[in-house]
Amino acid sequence: MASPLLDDGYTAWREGRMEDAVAALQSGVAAGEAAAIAPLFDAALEAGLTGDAAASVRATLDSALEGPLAPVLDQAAGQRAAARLGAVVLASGLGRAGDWPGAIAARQSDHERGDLRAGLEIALLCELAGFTGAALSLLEPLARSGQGEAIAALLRLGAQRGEVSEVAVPHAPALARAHPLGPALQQAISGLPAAAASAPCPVPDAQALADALFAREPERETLHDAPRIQTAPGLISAVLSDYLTAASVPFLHTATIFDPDTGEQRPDEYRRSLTASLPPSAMDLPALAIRDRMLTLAGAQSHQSEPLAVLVYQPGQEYRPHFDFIAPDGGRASDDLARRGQRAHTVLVKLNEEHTGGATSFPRLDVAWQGRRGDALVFDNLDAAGKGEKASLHAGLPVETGTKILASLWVRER
Ligand SMILES: O=C(O)CCC(=O)C(=O)O
Ligand SMILES: [Fe+2]
Repeated sequence: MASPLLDDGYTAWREGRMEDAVAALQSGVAAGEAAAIAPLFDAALEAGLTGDAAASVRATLDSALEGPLAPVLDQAAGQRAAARLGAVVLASGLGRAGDWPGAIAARQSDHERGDLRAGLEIALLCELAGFTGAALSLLEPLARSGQGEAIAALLRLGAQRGEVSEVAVPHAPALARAHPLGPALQQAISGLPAAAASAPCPVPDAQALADALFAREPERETLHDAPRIQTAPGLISAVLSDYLTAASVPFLHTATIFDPDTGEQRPDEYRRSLTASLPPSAMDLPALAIRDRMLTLAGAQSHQSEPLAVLVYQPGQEYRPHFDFIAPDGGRASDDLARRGQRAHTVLVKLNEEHTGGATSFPRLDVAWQGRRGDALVFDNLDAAGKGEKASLHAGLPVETGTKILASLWVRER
């Protein structure tokens, strides 16, 4: 049964009273309520907390995740949830600078203690950072033990290399039935030869892996100057594109728009797709690394981030021309604007390419972008004076055939 503090927290959150929501959830965690841990983290990030308020929430989360609440959270989630979330909190930058080396080191020791999920996270981070040999030698034992995400990653790597790890091949038919990308991956490797399992390869230490993940300033091509519209080819790898797609599936629902007349969200012809907004508390280090690369492209810090979203469009579905900046409404939207400022930038990453149509188009600028799997687009929604930029009007054009899958991140001024 939900505690009164948890109820108060959710009620305040629903009503847009973010300070009250954070305060109630924080009291809940302090009173030993494990179910308040994840919503506290999500609400603190949604409120864009900085300074003392962020540091105080962070201290509450740290002591809960390191203390007696951790096993309660694990039990409720049926997995080692506290360790995963602890690493995300560490890397998130809430209340303290994001500590990627510390978060990776924590997951490496979780893996050494037998947490296979932690091993998968390290393998995916290695792959994203370009340590493909290390990624393979971590993925193959996980795939042997039947871990679906490891098998999926090996199949994608195989499709790219033209030969597929013999460890993954026998699992492909089962994956095709059990994994959202299984059928596409099975098709992508069909006819390719099997490759012998890879020789063991040392895994970089936490500092080297963290450095490599964020070392490279993304290469950009400018499509338009003011407003700035830039592409960053290959911002994330194909393996991570697949991983984020699969991770979003449990959160997908029909997209809605905000109705200023009723103050409610509702489905509308204007925006037809499935959307998943990933609660930060449901993320893991690979998903957070994707988000942080997207933030880097926008030149932004983690507290400016809205939740990472994934959009899935079927044939005929589209996102008609719109602005991403928010219209003040004298109510909840205005409160939110006062707290976090405008949606200054938008970052999109193509997660697949098996479709026709569906380009992102800027009708007032004669700019359109299709992108390949892993490619990113960043654009500014504000003009030089910080006002909504009318030329940033943009649309996701109707998909003609296939499915379009896109990650989307809205980035605030502060
Ligand atoms: O689907 C697209 O191409 C555009 C998505 C978009 O405009 C958004 O996420 O704000
Ligand atoms: Fe948009």
